[in-house]
Amino acid sequence: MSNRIAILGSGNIGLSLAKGLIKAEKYKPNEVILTRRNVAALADFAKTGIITTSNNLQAVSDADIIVLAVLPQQLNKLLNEIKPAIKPDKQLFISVISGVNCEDVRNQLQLDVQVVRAMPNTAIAIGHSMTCIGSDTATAENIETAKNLFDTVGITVQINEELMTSATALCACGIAFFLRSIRAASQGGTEIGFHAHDALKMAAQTAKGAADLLLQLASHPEQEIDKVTSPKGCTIAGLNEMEHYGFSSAMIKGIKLSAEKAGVLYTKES
Ligand SMILES: NC(=O)C1=CN([C@@H]2O[C@H](COP(=O)(O)OP(=O)(O)OC[C@H]3O[C@@H](n4cnc5c(N)ncnc54)[C@H](O)[C@@H]3O)[C@@H](O)[C@H]2O)C=CC1
Ligand SMILES: O=C(O)[C@@H]1CCC=N1
Repeated sequence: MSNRIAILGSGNIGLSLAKGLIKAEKYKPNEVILTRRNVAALADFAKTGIITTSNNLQAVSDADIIVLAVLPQQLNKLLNEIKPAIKPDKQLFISVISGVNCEDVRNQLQLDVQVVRAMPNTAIAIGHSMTCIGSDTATAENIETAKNLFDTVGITVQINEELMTSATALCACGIAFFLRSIRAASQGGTEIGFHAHDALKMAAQTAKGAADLLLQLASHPEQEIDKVTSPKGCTIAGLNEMEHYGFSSAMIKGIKLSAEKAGVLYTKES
């Protein structure tokens, strides 16, 4: 058995995954195969020793783990293309594609392949992803293999496959929501006197501190907020003003809409 991983569809998340796996030394560069239709766009990765190609069929032949990382609407064409190279008993498919069930992959291929879904976010490039793992019929060993892989590039949690669209909204889209919050905080910071680059750094480090308080102390946001809000103070004044404008409500509604949308991204007939 080879020790090679093929990432089919090397765009934003595929390349972030490749960077993270190399950084974590999970794979050597020559054990990673990246495919993309426009292979010239992968020239910088090829220079590092990673195998880059537009030949999906060859990539599948040469790998034991195959990551599906194209857009939902590009999946069926890709699966039809790679089907002749698949060895169902010897390979594990990991799909990071939103809105596509393991069963959808097997149905399109008409093969009983082992499929595990993983929902990472772009922080995977620096080893800080929150990745949700789920499957229906994959063996415990294959789920563990997928989990071990993503454990090297962040934190993983195993969930029921039915919750994958919710995980997409909260964690994969979520990184954009938190980035926008940090951007908004920095814009406020600039309005009250800081140069933009200083305001952004200050806002980002403050957000990191808030997240670390919760993760390291296993504490609840309101418990930490209570420590900041002095009676008649400026924190509660700002916080309540934000809530009057719908801060929490906007985040909740956005996450709900993203989850709904994540569930309808894939058309089986496409
Ligand atoms: N961007 C993100 O933060 C996350 C994305 N996802 C999922 O990952 C998938 C990819 O998303 P992105 O990377 O953002 O999209 P993207 O559009 O940046 O990447 C897709 C890549 O696949 C390539 N491609 C398309 N058809 C191909 C084929 N037949 N052979 C080889 N390459 C092909 C495209 O040229 C493109 O480079 C989507 O299904 C998305 O739902 C999941 C978690 C996070
Ligand atoms: O926006 C999207 O559809 C993809 C899925 C999760 C993150 N990006």
